Amino acid sequence: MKIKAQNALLNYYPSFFDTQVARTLTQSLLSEVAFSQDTITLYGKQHNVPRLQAWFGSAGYQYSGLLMKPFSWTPSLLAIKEKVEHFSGYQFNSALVNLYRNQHDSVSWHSDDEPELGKHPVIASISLGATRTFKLKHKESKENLTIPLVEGSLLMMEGETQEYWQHAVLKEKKASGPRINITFRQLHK
Ligand SMILES: O=C(O)CCC(=O)C(=O)O
Ligand SMILES: [Fe+2]
Repeated sequence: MKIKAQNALLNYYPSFFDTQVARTLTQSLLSEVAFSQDTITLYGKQHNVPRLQAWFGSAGYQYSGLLMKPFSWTPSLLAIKEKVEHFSGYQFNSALVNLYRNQHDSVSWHSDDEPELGKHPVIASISLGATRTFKLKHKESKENLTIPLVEGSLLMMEGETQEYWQHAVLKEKKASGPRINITFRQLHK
C-alpha cells in the first residue's frame, strides 16, 4: 500500500485494526486519556488550539511556543504502540494524541520537523473514529495528495517526507463525529 510521490515515503494500511477493535480502542482512549484544550501564543495573543491534545513519552515536547508535559502511557496506548512497533520494525518513545471533536476541529499546514525528531523522522499515524481527510502538499512543486484516513488505519511517513512536504487535516463542512489520531514518534534527546 505504498503511496507514490516525489521526495516522500508513505505507506498506508487502511485496516491495520478491524472495525470492532478500532471501536473498542476509541472508547478506551476516550476514558483513559486526559485531553486538554491547549493555547498557543502568536504575536502576544492567545489562541485555543482547534482540537484537544495529550502528549505521551518520557520527555516534554515543544512546538509553537507551547511546552507539553508528558503523561505516562495508558494500557490502550501501550498496546497500540506495541502492535505498531511489531508491524513496522521501528521503536517509538513518544506520541501525540489529538482529539478532533467534530468537523470544526483541525490541524493546519505543518511538517513534523522538530529537531528532536532527527533528519528523517519515522512517524506512525493511527486513526480512530470518524474518517477525516489528510492532505499533503509538496513545499516546492505544490503537488497535492489527499488521503481519507479511515477508522483503524495506519499511515507511515518516513524518509524525506517531512523535509519536502507539509500536511494538514482541515475543517470540513460535512458533519463529522469525533476522531482520535495518534502519531507515534522517536525523540532523540
Ligand atoms: O490527525 C492527523 O491525521 C494528523 C495529526 C498531525 O499532523 C500531527 O499531530 O502532527
Ligand atoms: Fe503532523
